[in-house]
Amino acid sequence: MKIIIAIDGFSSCGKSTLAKELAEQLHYTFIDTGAMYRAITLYLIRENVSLKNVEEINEALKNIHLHFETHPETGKSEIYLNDENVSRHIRDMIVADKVSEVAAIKEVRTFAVAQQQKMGKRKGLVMDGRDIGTVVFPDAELKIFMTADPEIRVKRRFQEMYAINPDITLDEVRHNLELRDYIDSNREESPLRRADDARLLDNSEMTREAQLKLALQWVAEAKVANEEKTPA
Ligand SMILES: Nc1ncnc2c1ncn2[C@@H]1O[C@H](COP(=O)(O)OP(=O)(O)O)[C@@H](O)[C@H]1O
Ligand SMILES: Nc1ccn([C@@H]2O[C@H](COP(=O)(O)OP(=O)(O)O)[C@@H](O)[C@H]2O)c(=O)n1
Repeated sequence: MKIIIAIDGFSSCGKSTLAKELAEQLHYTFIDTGAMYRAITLYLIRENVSLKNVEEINEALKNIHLHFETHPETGKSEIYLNDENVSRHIRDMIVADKVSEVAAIKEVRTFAVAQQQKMGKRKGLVMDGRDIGTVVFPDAELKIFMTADPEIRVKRRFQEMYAINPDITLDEVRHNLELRDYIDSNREESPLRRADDARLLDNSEMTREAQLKLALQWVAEAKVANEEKTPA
């Protein structure tokens, strides 16, 4: 029996890493909803759309088509914005600097959430983001809320970005993470918060292997609980 796994949490704590590994192990589909908000942000930046003008935003959204493809060689899930692979561009600091402002806009969330919910029509899905367990799939069979010590998260993200851009500084990364966590947690529309029934995973001192093992145990428990609720 297949389930929906919702993973939410703060920036750079390892949500996508865990979601990807779970999807691989379980042969589920993995959807990184942060990549969707980043791709929308990239489009709005490129088209010089004013974030204060709702009409302009609505017009822009009509021209945004997003889809994911799995790279045949690396097996990585890549995001396409109007048929352009933007998986690398969306990780640039210029996008990271604006994405939380964009993701706080109601029209943008309605647009993204509708697509995410469509993807969940068939179960067997691991989705990570900020509002998956609270808004997108409030009935998900397993919800995980991830967190880690802020300074550990800064170092993890810094290492990742430094490998691509050696000009980046620890302070820049720290500032971006702090600001995004603040905006994401305090916005009016679907703020980041732990769903009441989400399991808490603090991976500050946990290896990737350990977090995967624990999450797989939770998956097994969630399947049993769900089978008990809906007997054949
Ligand atoms: N348990 C862990 N221990 C150390 N590093 C981790 C762990 N989990 C993930 N990472 C690393 O932390 C960084 C951020 O992970 P990512 O999955 O992109 O986070 P998020 O999706 O929450 O932003 C990546 O470089 C990833 O390899
Ligand atoms: N479900 C989601 C996913 C992301 N987001 C927004 O998109 C931004 C980028 O998400 P991300 O998952 O790529 O961010 P990181 O945790 O990887 O840094 C977040 O800071 C949020 O502002 C959101 O609002 N809702």
